[in-house]
Amino acid sequence: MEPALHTHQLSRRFRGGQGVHELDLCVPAGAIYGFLGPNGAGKTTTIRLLLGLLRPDAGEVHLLGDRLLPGRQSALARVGALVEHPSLYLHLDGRANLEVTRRLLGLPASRVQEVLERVGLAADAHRRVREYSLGMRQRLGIGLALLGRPKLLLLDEPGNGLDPAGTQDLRRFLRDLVAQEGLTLFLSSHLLGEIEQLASHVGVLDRGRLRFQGTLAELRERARPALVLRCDAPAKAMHVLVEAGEDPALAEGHSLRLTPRLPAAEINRRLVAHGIGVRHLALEPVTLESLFFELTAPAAREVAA
Ligand SMILES: Nc1ncnc2c1ncn2[C@@H]1O[C@H](COP(=O)(O)OP(=O)(O)OP(=O)(O)O)[C@@H](O)[C@H]1O
Repeated sequence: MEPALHTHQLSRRFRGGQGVHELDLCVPAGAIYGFLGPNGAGKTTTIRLLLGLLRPDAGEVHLLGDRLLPGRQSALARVGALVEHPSLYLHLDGRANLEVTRRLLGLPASRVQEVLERVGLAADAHRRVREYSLGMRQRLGIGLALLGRPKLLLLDEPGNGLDPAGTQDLRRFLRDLVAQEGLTLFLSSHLLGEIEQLASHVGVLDRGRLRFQGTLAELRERARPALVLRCDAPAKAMHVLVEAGEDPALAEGHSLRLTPRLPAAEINRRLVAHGIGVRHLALEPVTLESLFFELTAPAAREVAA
């Protein structure tokens, strides 16, 4: 099946070298794609490129099977988006905010009530947006993006500024939205925790480059536990482990660290068979959080090393 969104070698460079470089994004239809990266990685820049709000220096964007070209809006017809904060009229009520955009888009009057119900704001529709919580404002912003019945929804850091309860509500709301409307959701975040419980697919961006793209299960697979062992002959143990097809590294206090291919018991047996006394052997789980850190902070680690 054609992906809902894909880019080919998409690049935009700013003065000073920042920007995004040669992005090959692929968002399968029906996916919840978490676009992760630390602050300044280039997430907003990418989303602006995807929406034609910024011109690429090179590369292509395809949305729902249509190539995005300058001056041609057709590719964006079934795309809804919320980039940064929603632009809302604070002095108007929720319903009036939706009504303004509904008229601009020439949609039937009944669509406002449908969207209010969809985003859970029907009971607060008569209240001024000034009185809305941040979470309610986000939902109203998403409601604006939903008016035109998009098949692809792009949200830039929708969880920004929400407290843990607000984040949980938003997550539940987005999950229901995708299930009930049958759309594809692409959302950015700098917090893995926000994405981890929601996304089916993940792209990890760091300094403008895509460091990982795949399913969440594939990312988890990368986070296989590490084996840490201490023994009385680390150099000899290194040799034995390399011979066994492992890739050990010397870590703190003469311990060895590896992501094992063989079962831990087999590693132990081989070391002992070579006359090496094993004092400590333990599997250390690698959290997704630390993997994310590793994918996005290689420069920091190089400096620290
Ligand atoms: N118009 C511009 N001119 C020059 N540099 C820019 C421009 N827009 C963005 N940048 C730079 O490009 C880099 C990526 O910015 P971007 O806003 O896309 O990152 P981000 O991942 O969305 O970050 P955040 O999570 O902080 O919003 C930053 O270093 C930013 O300063």
